Amino acid sequence: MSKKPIGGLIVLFGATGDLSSRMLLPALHQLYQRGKLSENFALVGASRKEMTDEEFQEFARTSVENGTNFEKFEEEFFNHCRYQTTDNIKLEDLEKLREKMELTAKEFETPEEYIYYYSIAPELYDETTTNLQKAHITELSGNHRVIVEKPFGDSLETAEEYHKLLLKEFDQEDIYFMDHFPGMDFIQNVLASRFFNPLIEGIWNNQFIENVQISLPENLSIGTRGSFYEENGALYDMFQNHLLQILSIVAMELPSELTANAIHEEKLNVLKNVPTFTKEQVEQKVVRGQYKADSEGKYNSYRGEDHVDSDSDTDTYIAAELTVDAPRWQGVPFYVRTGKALIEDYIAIDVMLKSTDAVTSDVASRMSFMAKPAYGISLVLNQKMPNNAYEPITTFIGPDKETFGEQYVADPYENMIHDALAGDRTYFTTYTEIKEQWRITDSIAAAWEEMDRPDFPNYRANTFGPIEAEDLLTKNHHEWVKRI
Ligand SMILES: NC(=O)C1=CN([C@@H]2O[C@H](COP(=O)(O)OP(=O)(O)OC[C@H]3O[C@@H](n4cnc5c(N)ncnc54)[C@H](OP(=O)(O)O)[C@@H]3O)[C@@H](O)[C@H]2O)C=CC1
Ligand SMILES: O=C1O[C@H](COP(=O)(O)O)[C@@H](O)[C@H](O)[C@H]1O
Repeated sequence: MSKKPIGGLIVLFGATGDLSSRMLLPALHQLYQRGKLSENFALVGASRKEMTDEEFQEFARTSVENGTNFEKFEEEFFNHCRYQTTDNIKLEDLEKLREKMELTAKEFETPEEYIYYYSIAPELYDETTTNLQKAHITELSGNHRVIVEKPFGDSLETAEEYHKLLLKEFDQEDIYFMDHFPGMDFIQNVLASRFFNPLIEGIWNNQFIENVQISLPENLSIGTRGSFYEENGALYDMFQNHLLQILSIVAMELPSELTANAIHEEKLNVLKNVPTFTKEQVEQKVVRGQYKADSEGKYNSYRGEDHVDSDSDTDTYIAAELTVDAPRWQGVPFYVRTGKALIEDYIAIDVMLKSTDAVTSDVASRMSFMAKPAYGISLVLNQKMPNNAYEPITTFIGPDKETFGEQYVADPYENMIHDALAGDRTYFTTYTEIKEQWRITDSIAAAWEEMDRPDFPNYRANTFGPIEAEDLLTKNHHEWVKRI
């Protein structure tokens, strides 16, 4: 979808926080620099920290410089940034915020499109929303949309509570549930490639596919996010949202048209067809892990990180085998995995193709969709070794550097923020999807509650993760793709 220059006023709650500084401000700067935000765009940052507009602009400059895709500053962007010191629980602060918004909107002649980006802890949603209403901010003439981050709640029950709170002030269609992974081009490429190539759509089923692997291994450790991570672990931070969203896109039936409603409907069908786990299934099909220090002194142990309990049971790794109860996927396991402080660092969907008895190659054919380290599709195919009998030689094709080498691949937050301003919900998660994601996730969490205390830490940092994650596949005669 081409992204036209667009205007509007974004109020960034939590402007001084980690997400804002690492992701959101750099993404907004890139959008402006690439001409995707018009001169009628403005940003008002809001947090408790005392700052002037100029100090916030300096903060934004540092964030942009350290962010993804940075090459050079677009100074004009910073002129469109304003700041209002705001404690969201104080009504008088929100009243001052309203004045700032009105002044800013007037100065930049922004269209009547307001986005409230809640880059704040969910515990603040209630008072923030109530005070937006009490300060008459949401009464300003125009469209008012709110973006909320993942994980939305920490169970189906809390998600329902937060959802009800938001619905007091925002219409359902004005609540944008952010999960930045569907905003990544490589995932949208799965859908597009099936549409563009009957060959790919032709093999997208259990007749040709042996298993699917969705892998998001990360080198990064927990760093400064100890307190957030202690509450969430890999299950809530990555599985509940990113991994299940990717699964829903990979496994969906191809909709008749690529519209938001049609895509959402098919994604929801997939999630509904992922069974709730029983405790026995969790024992057999879900592996959790926590890292310990590596031998080179590059990584601390998780339990030794700041704001982490020295006896913590929090999972920093999860791998699971899921199934999708649909005729297309009968007998096809979907393996998902993610973890911190691992030796690998990439984002990939590996579609492992079936082999025939005649094939003697040890390497299975596969089609991979990647975002990191390179963008594009790659193929592993077995060909005939020249001058030889029918002996296979394994060849690796792609990703296509000629096509994509110079291509700018936007950060997903760029795509998603632009879409929200444009009122395009296609790649945002719907609340019905979130509910299914919690149903699946809650069943794992409930089983973990009942199971014996995990034997943590159970993997060394800078390795592939817990050995049990290997066993998860070998019992089915499969193995994880390894890229190093
Ligand atoms: N960080 C990340 O990579 C990701 C984060 N998220 C989600 O994004 C949200 C924000 O996360 P993150 O940026 O990491 O959190 P941080 O703790 O880094 O930032 C929280 C922000 O909220 C502000 N804040 C706290 N209390 C108040 C208050 N009473 N009134 C107004 N502002 C307040 C803080 O600023 P101040 O102290 O100045 O008020 C700060 O700007 C969370 O929901 C998280 O789950 C989702 C995906 C990734
Ligand atoms: O939402 C999150 O995602 C990041 C991984 O996303 P990426 O775009 O940086 O690859 C993860 O590191 C973080 O823990 C999680 O909160």
